Amino acid sequence: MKQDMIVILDLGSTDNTGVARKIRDLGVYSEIYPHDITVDELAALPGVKGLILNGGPNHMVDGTAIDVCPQLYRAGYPILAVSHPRKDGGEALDCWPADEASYTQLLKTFVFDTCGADANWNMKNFIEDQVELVRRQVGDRKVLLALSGGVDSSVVAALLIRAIGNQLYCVHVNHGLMRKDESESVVRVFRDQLNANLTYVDASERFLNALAGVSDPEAKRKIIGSEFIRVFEEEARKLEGIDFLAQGTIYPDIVESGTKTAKIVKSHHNVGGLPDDLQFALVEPLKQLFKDEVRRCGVELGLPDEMVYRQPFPGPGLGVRCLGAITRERLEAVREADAILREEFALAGLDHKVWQYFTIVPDFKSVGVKDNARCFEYPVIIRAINTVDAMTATVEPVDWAVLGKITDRILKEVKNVNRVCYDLSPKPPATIEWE
Ligand SMILES: Nc1ncnc2c1ncn2[C@@H]1O[C@H](COP(=O)(O)OP(=O)(O)OP(=O)(O)O)[C@@H](O)[C@H]1O
Repeated sequence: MKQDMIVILDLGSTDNTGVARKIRDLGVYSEIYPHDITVDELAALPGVKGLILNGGPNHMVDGTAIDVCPQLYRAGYPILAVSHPRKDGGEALDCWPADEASYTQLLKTFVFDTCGADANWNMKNFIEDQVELVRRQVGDRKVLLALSGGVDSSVVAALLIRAIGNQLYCVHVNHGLMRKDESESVVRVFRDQLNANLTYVDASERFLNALAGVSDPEAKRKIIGSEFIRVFEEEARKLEGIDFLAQGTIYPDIVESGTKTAKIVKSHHNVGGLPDDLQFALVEPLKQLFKDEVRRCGVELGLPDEMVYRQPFPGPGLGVRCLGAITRERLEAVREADAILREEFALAGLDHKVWQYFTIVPDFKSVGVKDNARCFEYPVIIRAINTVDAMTATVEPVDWAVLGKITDRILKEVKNVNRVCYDLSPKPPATIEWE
């Protein structure tokens, strides 16, 4: 369908994505582009109704103040300039209004009255469009997807199942470091409910053997990463005639590694490093969406809430929460304790309030007493934090009674554990994960 768009040009603002999200919340699509986009490039973008020149502290590049190309001022688009003096002498605002209501009103007036944009950006239309685009791109060929059960790959899977059904081949690798019931739920949702072509690979033994005796955190991560690629590659080779690889790339992945004044926040790390003869064309149907939009898309596609709203989970899984050299005994303890923590947080209504919460089992024991006898067992550490951007984090002040109940259950139900601790350290100086 025809979709109107407001283009934000990055002239050094630190919050281009904030403006884009706000415009999308008004129901109008918005994207961010580098300041030096040419008139021809702009004309090639579909449905552009207006431009925002979004200035700010990063407006100096190599000692020179940046500006848009002069022809852009005469290209006929309505322009809103903020914190950026217009070189055509037009009016510019010094800054965005500080209060929320005036900020929203300013955007509304520009987007709807000045630009005449229609509010046609919503998940129903997005899904319809993507289904059509994917069908056009893929035709009757086959697409491969590494399906972790995380939000992004799950939503990609659901969207592609709707678009191309059994031409999608999903591979889920259980590396033995999943949370309790996680791999089972991937099978339940995708194979049983959505009838997906799903290859489930139980590679637990293989991963645990490769990790045996390895205590250095970086070495552990490397082994998990490279073993994953090896397993995925083996499965990909068994499937004949695949032409495309689907990926859960989302908009922040593109913006963060893209514009000219923004610092690169992280390099994108979706499945990479596949051998040359296994290079596929990419299908990336979510690359326009912010994370909250990905979740809304998942809900619209009928995925269960636990999958769509699940908290962030590190790629190497429980492997980095079972500290030092992983043993089956401690891995089991961290998995069971984590399941109890999640259950109790949900009961206490903390699951939608706290950004991330999990357990850690270190590789040392302490003395305790059980059944009137001395025992020498592991502690479980609970961590519950809040953050906006994962760069800094604060600790959730969990109610004492809730912590008491969780402690009680862990001590009763989890084997080889005789102590429970709560981690009170913010980031910095601590990091969110322990290794
Ligand atoms: N156990 C797994 N089985 C299959 N694919 C996996 C697995 N773990 C990771 N992947 C693939 O690698 C991608 C990147 O994994 P990463 O752990 O960085 O998650 P992510 O970027 O948060 O994405 P997601 O939300 O889909 O997990 C995933 O999107 C998925 O395609």
